[in-house]
Amino acid sequence: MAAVTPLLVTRDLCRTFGGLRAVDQVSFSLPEGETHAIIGPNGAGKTTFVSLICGRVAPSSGSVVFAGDEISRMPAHRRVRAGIAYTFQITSVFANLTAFDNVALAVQRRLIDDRARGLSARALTEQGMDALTRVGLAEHAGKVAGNLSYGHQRLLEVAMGLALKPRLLILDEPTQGLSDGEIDNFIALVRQIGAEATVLLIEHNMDVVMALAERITVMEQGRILAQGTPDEIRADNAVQQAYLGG
Ligand SMILES: Nc1ncnc2c1ncn2[C@@H]1O[C@H](COP(=O)(O)OP(=O)(O)OP(=O)(O)O)[C@@H](O)[C@H]1O
Repeated sequence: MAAVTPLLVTRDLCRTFGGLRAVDQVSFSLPEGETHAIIGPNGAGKTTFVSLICGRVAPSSGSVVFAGDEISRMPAHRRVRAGIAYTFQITSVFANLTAFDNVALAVQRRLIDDRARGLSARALTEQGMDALTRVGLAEHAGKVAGNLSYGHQRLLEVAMGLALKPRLLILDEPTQGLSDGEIDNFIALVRQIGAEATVLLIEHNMDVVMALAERITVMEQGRILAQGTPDEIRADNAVQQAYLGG
């Protein structure tokens, strides 16, 4: 049987800031369809690592290969077009636009790229509302995004990511600021997304990690400390000591 090509591969990926090695020789492989969590203490390099994947930060050395293509030097907007969508710790919604207009912009971005399908107002409305419904924000469609709660703004960002219909969705601490009830809904949502897309999730809430991740990577000081299934990570002594508090 032919080996399946991973959707994403990084080889010896490095990023330094001054003398600090934020990401240090990280070689990582993500099979298509997997929901994968990255955990690790504050400052471990998790955000920098996913920023290198989506093109917000340029590598000092090493490579990123997505769907078989070398993308290390590709600008971020072209990576979005290639199928990488992401939401980050700092919300990037347009505060003065309504929730609907925010997702409509994301849909538009994709449909403009997809020239064969053209852009119809109906498609825009349907797909925008579909993304809002999936994250549970349909009833807030007409509200100005800046007036939504912080947690709802995070969900709106996820809706914007979904509207891009990505192959790889990167979520950086998506449950920060969500209530317990919203976290439960979020877990259900990511399960649904995970049926269609590959998901890379940075998350501090271990209940969320254990509920969602098929595999986990633990980072510490810019490096991969351990990798495995949730059970393997729970049982790993080095991880216990470094991160899970013994
Ligand atoms: N633009 C930057 N300039 C200088 N140093 C940076 C920059 N971005 C990140 N760093 C440093 O790189 C290291 C890794 O940061 P990073 O944000 O990737 O960690 P993290 O694991 O995502 O942490 P957290 O869980 O707190 O978000 C930290 O020491 C951070 O201060």
